Amino acid sequence: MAPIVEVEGLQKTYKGGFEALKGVSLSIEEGEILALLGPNGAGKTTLISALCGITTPTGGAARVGGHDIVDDFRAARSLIGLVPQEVALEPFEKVINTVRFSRGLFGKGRDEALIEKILRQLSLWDKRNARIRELSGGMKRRVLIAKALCHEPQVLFLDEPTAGVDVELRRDMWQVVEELRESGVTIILTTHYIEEAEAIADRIAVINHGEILLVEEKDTLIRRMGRKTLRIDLTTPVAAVPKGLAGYDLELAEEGAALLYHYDTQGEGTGITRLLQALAAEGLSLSDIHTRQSSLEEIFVSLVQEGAA
Ligand SMILES: Nc1ncnc2c1ncn2[C@@H]1O[C@H](COP(=O)(O)OP(=O)(O)OP(=O)(O)O)[C@@H](O)[C@H]1O
Repeated sequence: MAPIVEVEGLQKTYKGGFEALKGVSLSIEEGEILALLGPNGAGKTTLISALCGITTPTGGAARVGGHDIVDDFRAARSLIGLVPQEVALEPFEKVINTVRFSRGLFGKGRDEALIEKILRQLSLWDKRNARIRELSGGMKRRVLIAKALCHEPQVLFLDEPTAGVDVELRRDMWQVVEELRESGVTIILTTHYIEEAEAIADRIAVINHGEILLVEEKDTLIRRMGRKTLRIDLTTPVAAVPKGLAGYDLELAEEGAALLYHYDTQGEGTGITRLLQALAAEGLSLSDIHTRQSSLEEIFVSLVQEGAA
């Protein structure tokens, strides 16, 4: 099956010469949730804006549902829902009218049953007659999602959906995103919260300085990073890793006062019990042990730093 979003060598050079996208290529499969991670200024919003026709790319091409985003803009755009980063809603308008109006903007006829379904899905039905200004920040974000969904898009872009919202609401939003995916919508979200990507994405793309550094299945990435380090503090420092421990992936640290043991959390058994027995057999005594997990956050930071080097 062809990907629903295909991006090939997409470039955006702003007036003044700044290259915000330097040939981005990416394929997004129907029904997946892709998280686009990147530091401030990486090009996330520019990429989304180009795909949604808000900004015109200066090179490369992209298609949504097979429609070119420039030559066949209307057809491509009709398949897309966009939830922008900033809440821009008419404060005195009623929730339901705001959503109806958005549908009208896409030239779609009235469909009250659909609007009711969307408002119910987003737990906004009870608030349908409330004015926007009476809503909490989290509800306003839900209204933005309702607006983005009301013309029945197949692809939904969420630009920082949970920026500045509290933990509880963030979890609610994740639930909403999962439900949308279950209803068949493909979702691309940008986020600064690595745990958000960890919680809901199927695949993770990392972008920095206008270039995609990595696109990988989340589970593979986490497995790849699922390494832990056990630090063993020795009572008496050693000059080298004792020969009897050569079979273990050990590293000398703290000038011989500690040993670092790297192991895979996803593997069968960690080997720690055997290692501790081997240490005792070598006559080494321990003053302390600690473990440290490498996280998605660390991989992300190191990728971004490598890119900057
Ligand atoms: N209209 C513009 N004219 C010139 N430069 C721009 C314009 N819009 C964005 N840029 C620059 O392009 C780069 C990418 O910006 P973009 O908004 O895509 O980043 P982002 O990854 O979404 O960042 P953030 O996480 O801060 O939202 C930034 O350096 C930004 O200053």
